[in-house]
Amino acid sequence: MRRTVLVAGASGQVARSLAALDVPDLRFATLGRPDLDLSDPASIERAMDAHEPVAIVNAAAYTAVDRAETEPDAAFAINRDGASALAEAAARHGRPIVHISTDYVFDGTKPEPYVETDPTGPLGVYGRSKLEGEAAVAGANPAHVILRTAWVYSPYGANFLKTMLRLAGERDTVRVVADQRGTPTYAPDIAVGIAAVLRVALRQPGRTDWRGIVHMVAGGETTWAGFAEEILRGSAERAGPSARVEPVATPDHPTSAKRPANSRLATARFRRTFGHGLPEWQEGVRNCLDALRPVRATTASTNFGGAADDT
Ligand SMILES: NC(=O)C1=CN([C@@H]2O[C@H](COP(=O)(O)OP(=O)(O)OC[C@H]3O[C@@H](n4cnc5c(N)ncnc54)[C@H](O)[C@@H]3O)[C@@H](O)[C@H]2O)C=CC1
Repeated sequence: MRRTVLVAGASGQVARSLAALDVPDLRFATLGRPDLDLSDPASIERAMDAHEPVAIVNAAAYTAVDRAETEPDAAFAINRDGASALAEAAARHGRPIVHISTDYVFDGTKPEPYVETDPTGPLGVYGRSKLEGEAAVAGANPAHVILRTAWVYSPYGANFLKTMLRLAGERDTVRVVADQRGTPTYAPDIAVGIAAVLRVALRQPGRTDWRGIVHMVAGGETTWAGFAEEILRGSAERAGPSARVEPVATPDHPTSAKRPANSRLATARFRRTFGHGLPEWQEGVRNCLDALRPVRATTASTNFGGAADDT
């Protein structure tokens, strides 16, 4: 029998990937606002009672990194206080919570990939709100896993991969930052990783070695420009739009929020604890492009937009 896992953030990239995950042992009930609103504790309680989940996943968040600089209250309300409310509800019901966090808790000055015990130092409001959310979740529910991931993309919603495809349809050259390093991580691969975490947490509730902060990203590393090149090469191979990538330095691409120059996360703890590793990042790009590819064989269209809901 499949056991129900309640997921907050129904329309997000990770939540939709969990909803699409077809596994024999777990069923992901993804709920969005108003049915499950992190800023409405009564809605959390109603969702817990209605679904009686064996575990909770918090895939809901305020993720507008630049906008957060001018909307700190909204970012903290969801990423800290909302996460805390969900973790408290899970604890009251004696259920573990898997909470998703980010590489942006770091300042990016470390020359090597970050391990879980490295000192944090977020550069902006979003990173600070996520970091305080981590502490709030850990304080509210001892049965927690805080999964830090990075550079998330998928066929769903708006993300860097879909932006590159759109820009390639509009222009010959795209200027992309080439001095920030990290690992693009495909949301459906994150969903598989979350299922691996849940299996360990549910099978060994009495053990505690799975608890705490865990870094979970795809294999390998690149820059945003390298990511763009891989996307556009793959798009061209699939007869989709393509463009030349012009690498630029961060100061040539000013944004409201500063980003870490090094976003690389070491995943040894994840692989050791949960017996699973995410595929190389390029494999995710290929899978995402294939998922977005319209039914070219029948329509002879070369436009990737058909399956996308980016606005
Ligand atoms: N997108 C990225 O590049 C990265 C994301 N993350 C983290 O991964 C997690 C999932 O990210 P994505 O799926 O990309 O996010 P997303 O932006 O696609 O989805 C977030 C969802 O949360 C929902 N939400 C916002 N406020 C809510 C509230 N009060 N109650 C209920 N739902 C609410 C939104 O409606 C949206 O559906 C988040 O915790 C995010 O911080 C970590 C690293 C990178």
